[in-house]
Amino acid sequence: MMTDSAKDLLAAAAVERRLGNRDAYVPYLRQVFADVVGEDDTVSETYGGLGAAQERLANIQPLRYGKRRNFLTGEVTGLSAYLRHGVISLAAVRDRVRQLVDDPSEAEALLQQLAWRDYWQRLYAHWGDRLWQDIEPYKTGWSAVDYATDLPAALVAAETGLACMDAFSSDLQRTGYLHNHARLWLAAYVVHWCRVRWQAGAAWFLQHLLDGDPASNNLSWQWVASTFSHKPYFFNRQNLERYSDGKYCRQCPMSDRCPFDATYEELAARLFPHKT
Ligand SMILES: Cc1cc2nc3c(=O)[nH]c(=O)nc-3n(C[C@H](O)[C@H](O)[C@H](O)COP(=O)(O)OP(=O)(O)OC[C@H]3O[C@@H](n4cnc5c(N)ncnc54)[C@H](O)[C@@H]3O)c2cc1C
Repeated sequence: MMTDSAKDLLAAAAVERRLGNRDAYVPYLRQVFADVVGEDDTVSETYGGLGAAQERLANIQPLRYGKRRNFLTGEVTGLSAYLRHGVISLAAVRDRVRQLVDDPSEAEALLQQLAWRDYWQRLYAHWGDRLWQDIEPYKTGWSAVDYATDLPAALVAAETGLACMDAFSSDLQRTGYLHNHARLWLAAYVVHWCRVRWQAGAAWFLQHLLDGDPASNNLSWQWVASTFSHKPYFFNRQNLERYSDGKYCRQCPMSDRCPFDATYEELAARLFPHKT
């Protein structure tokens, strides 16, 4: 049952909502969801609601997106949480993209990502909870039993000593958002370097991502792991350094012992020694 003080906080929050201010919600939510706050008291920097979604939609840049989407500083849309929670539809984003270009092929990169989201949703509707099982065996030379079931505590605490992975872990838990490339790097680190089952990482992401959704999330993890693709996704330092503009490597205490600092051939031999 709601306490009197929670009722007061809710009344204040309702007034603030009409004024378009979310700050009054914070004490209300802290009280009503006290158990959750005990585990995580972070207030996200991301604002919800149709107004925030429309503002982002108005600012999308399909041409720049095509050229720069893989850079952490690239012009991505930041629309995923609004799409995930039905604040805006994929069709509305597609229509806006089409308005901004003369020919749809100019916006191919962005339209393709929207299509991926749609495709994953359709698979989820078809497969349901099967998304939590390996769709296919790993193609890494390891079998599922060779992978640990729990995430390394140091990674969750953002204390691995690797500046990049610690930043991604902390950003995930603090902001509820990671750029797609950071998600790929972090997922590959979990599965291939830490040799942890993708399911542990997927559950961790879903716990924190504001756009967290089993379809896009689990199938992306399975794509990285190779249980839903023909080969594992992994990366090297050069790739991470390039698309992050070197910002992690410059300040990394493990720069001279970087586990990613090798060619793709060397890393494949190291990570997947039994792969034929
Ligand atoms: C390991 C991993 C986990 C992921 N988990 C989720 C998740 O839980 N929820 C989620 O919405 N996305 C997930 N993604 C996909 C993608 O990373 C995010 O959708 C994207 O980073 C969100 O940022 P944005 O809105 O700025 O995307 P943009 O790059 O601006 O893309 C526009 C929209 O297209 C869709 N989209 C973009 N990339 C993908 C993709 N690779 N797969 C499917 N849809 C895509 C999203 O709806 C996104 O909002 C995951 C990717 C990886 C590698």
